[in-house]
Amino acid sequence: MLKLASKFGDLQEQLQLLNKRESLTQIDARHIANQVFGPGRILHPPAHPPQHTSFSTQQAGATVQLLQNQPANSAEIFLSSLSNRQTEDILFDFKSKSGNSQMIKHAADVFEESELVALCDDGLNKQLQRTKDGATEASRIQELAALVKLLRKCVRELASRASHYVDGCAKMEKDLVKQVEGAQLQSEIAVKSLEAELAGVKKDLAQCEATFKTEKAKWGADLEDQKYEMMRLKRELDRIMEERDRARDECKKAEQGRQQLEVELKELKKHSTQQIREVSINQSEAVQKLTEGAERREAALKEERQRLTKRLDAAQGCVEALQGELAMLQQVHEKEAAALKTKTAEEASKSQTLNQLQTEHDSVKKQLAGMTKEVESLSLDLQNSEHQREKLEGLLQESLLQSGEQGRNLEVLQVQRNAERAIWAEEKEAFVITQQQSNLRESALIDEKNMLKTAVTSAIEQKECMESQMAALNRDFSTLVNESVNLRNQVDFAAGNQQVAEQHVAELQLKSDALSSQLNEAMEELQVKSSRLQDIEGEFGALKEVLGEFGQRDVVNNLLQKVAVLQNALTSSDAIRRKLHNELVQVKGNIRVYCRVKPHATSTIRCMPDQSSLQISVDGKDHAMEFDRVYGPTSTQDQVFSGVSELVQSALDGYHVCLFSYGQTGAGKTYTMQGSEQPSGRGIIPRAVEKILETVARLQDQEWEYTMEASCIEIYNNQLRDLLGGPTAPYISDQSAIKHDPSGGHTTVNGVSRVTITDTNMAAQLVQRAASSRSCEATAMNSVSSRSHSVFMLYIAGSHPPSGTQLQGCLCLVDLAGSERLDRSQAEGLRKAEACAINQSLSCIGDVFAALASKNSHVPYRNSKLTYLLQPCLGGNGKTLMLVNVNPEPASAYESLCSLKFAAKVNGCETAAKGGAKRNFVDIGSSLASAGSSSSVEDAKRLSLPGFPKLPGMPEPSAKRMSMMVSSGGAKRAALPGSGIPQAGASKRPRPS
Ligand SMILES: Nc1ncnc2c1ncn2[C@@H]1O[C@H](COP(=O)(O)OP(=O)(O)OP(=O)(O)O)[C@@H](O)[C@H]1O
Repeated sequence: MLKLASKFGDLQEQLQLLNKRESLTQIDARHIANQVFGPGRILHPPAHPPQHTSFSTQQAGATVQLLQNQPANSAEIFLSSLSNRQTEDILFDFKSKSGNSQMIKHAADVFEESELVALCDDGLNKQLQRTKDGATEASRIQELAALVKLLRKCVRELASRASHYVDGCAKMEKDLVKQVEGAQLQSEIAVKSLEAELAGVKKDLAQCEATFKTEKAKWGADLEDQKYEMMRLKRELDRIMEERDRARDECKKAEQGRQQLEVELKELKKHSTQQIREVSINQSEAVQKLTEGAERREAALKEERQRLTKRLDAAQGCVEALQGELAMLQQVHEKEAAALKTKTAEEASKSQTLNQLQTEHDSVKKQLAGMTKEVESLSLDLQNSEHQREKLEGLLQESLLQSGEQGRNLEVLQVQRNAERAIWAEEKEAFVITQQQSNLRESALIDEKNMLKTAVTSAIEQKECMESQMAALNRDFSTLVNESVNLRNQVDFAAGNQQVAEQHVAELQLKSDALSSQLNEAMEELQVKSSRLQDIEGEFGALKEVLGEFGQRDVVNNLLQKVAVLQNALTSSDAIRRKLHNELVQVKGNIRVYCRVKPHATSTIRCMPDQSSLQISVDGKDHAMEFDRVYGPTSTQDQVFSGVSELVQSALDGYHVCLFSYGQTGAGKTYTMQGSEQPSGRGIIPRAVEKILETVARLQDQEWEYTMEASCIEIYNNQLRDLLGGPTAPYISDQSAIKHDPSGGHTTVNGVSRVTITDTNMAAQLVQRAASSRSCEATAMNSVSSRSHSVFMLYIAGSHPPSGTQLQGCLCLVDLAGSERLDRSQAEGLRKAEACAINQSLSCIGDVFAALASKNSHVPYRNSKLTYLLQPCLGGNGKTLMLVNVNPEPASAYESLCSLKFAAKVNGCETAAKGGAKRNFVDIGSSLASAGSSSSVEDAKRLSLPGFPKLPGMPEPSAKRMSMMVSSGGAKRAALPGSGIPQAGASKRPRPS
């Protein structure tokens, strides 16, 4: 470009030089003539001379002619005014000057001589003054005659020099022309190379743009997916965070509960320990007390016993002493009885005493028996002594009987004994009382002991109860501890999850950043290219200005036109592509069949790598099928749409385009047409509307104006309903509500609203609204089975004011309800009626295709509202694409085979018609036949439309080829009558010379 710029600089200089010379020639010639003969007396050149190079010659000639035609008096005045002037100074020899520039300079010197003019004026004024002063006519006439003579001489001289000058000018002009031609050639070469460069740059730019767009779309889709993924992860993260928070709250609560329980447990433990301690203290105290009391009592009892035993021993000792005494007394009594025997008389008196003693003895005996009885309770040992005592008593009685004296002693002894007995009795009574007391105390102690035992038992029971409570509390505590551990684990797990999610988010962020940076780089690259383009355009603008300054308007115009043409070529590449697609469609036929296989784990369908054939196995038998295109289970919504997008866009060229999805229920028709909410899952309808709006925006640059209106119609049980009319929209059963335009315009339905679409958001909302109003029910085959056909109609009206062209296209996107076998769908009641209506209307489509395939004169469009509504697309001049959806699951193999057979029949008919006179089995044969006449003219006209410009510089054969291709017939574009489409080659656009 720098080289080019320098070349243009040189060119500019050369042109400036040329221009200067030329303009000097023109200006000076005019100027001199004006100076000499006054303004307005010379012929002015036309404002825009058709041949600028001839101007100076003409002008010079005119000047000379004028000079020669001047009246004599003026010439003489002029000559007289030159009287003091060297004529030779004024007139000069052109030939003596070398080079054009010198010649021009001298010419300028001559013609710019102000003194000459001043002298002329002066001479004339003088003559005038002299006339006023009253000079005689004769002298004045003489002077004037001389003046005229001189002037004529001067004029002749001037004329001859002017002719020299003109010759010189002509020569110079020739040189100039040659130079200009050389410069033009150079400039043309330079411009051509510039053009080539520009074309290269623009091609690069277009490629870059295309790459950028696809990349952008891809990145956009990726970005959308990633955004969606990010959003999902964020939601997941939020959910996990919520769960974590909840878990934390629960953990906190549990922790609080645990702490509370711990506190309670501690208190309980403390309390119970205190109670146990108290109880055990009380118990031990009580036991100790009891033990002490018992011990004390035992000791007291022991003491008492010892004391009693001592007393008993003492009593026994006394009894023994008494027994010893008794024995001694018995011995004495024996001695005295022996003495008594001897003293028998004396003993009679004494026998009374003995009786008394005996009575006393009996009473003592009785006392003794009582005492013995009393002693018996104290000790068994006393029994022996009792026996001895009895013996002693027997002995005593004998001794009492034997000895009276001893009776007195006995009485004393008896008194002593009685006293002792009284003491004994007292002691016995005291003992009995003590024993009773001790018994009472013992029983009291036993009671107390029993009481204490009961208290201890209850304390033990209480202790056990507390221990069991404590064990339960311990169990609760360990459960809580386990729960808290679990919760902690959950929290740790959630934290781990959060970390993973955060890592994932960070990775996604990184990816998104990388994508953003790539996008930015691409944007920068685009900006660089754009600025480069702007620079080039600026250079062109500068060149245009420069060339405009130089008066090279033709060149500039030419260049501008070339630039405009290049721009048009750039912007119309899409149109050409579409046009080629149309031609391809025409070559292949106007009905295309694509097949899409739904993903399934076990598949009966095998898609071939050629992307146009498949094999389905039913009951162990393989069936091979072929279609225009086969989309396998892994195909994306984007791929499917890119396969149909060209067809969709041809609605903008004024075609009736119909795209319908056909297939068994649950095979993926709605998914293909409508899609899911995810950006990458959007189906054909939203993408088609978006694509059309994008293209319309681009075509605005080419001064195309489009308006778009949309209708959404549901066909339920062979009744029409406006899906945009809200839930209360009535069902239309009257078929005459459908109105076809006989001139090939839009088909309308009375009672169905048409909404103007201006942007993609609005279109998306509309599509969404229509989708949500559609009748869907769950069946055994599909949880969201469409129970009706839905037809999305986009009415497109385009106009191109510069050419006066008007177009009417229509895009029908049909999501058919699915065919279903009643035994499989298990439809009952209303569902059954719906299924019957669906199958009925589908069989009507089959009938229409069958009639079209066999070229019947009557095609039963009117048999169903669906076929009647789609009539312009199916059988007329429209383009139709049938997308057959199949479910590869083994259970649906038979239904899939039926769908595929039907589609293959349609496809087969179409293929059979290729390339021959029977090319299209659809009722466009007449239009095809007449394509050579009307259609070719019309299509040839399309070549002149801005969308399909005949490119300047385009070699003729290619233009011809385009013309031929278009005129080969096919679907007709609906151009309104009287639209004034210009004839080929008669475009209103300015054509380059
Ligand atoms: N290519 C596919 N990829 C992923 N899922 C799919 C595909 N095709 C269909 N599906 C899923 O299969 C289910 C049924 O699809 P869809 O509702 O589109 O079937 P249909 O042919 O319209 O059925 P009907 O005629 O009963 O309305 C849907 O959940 C859909 O998301």
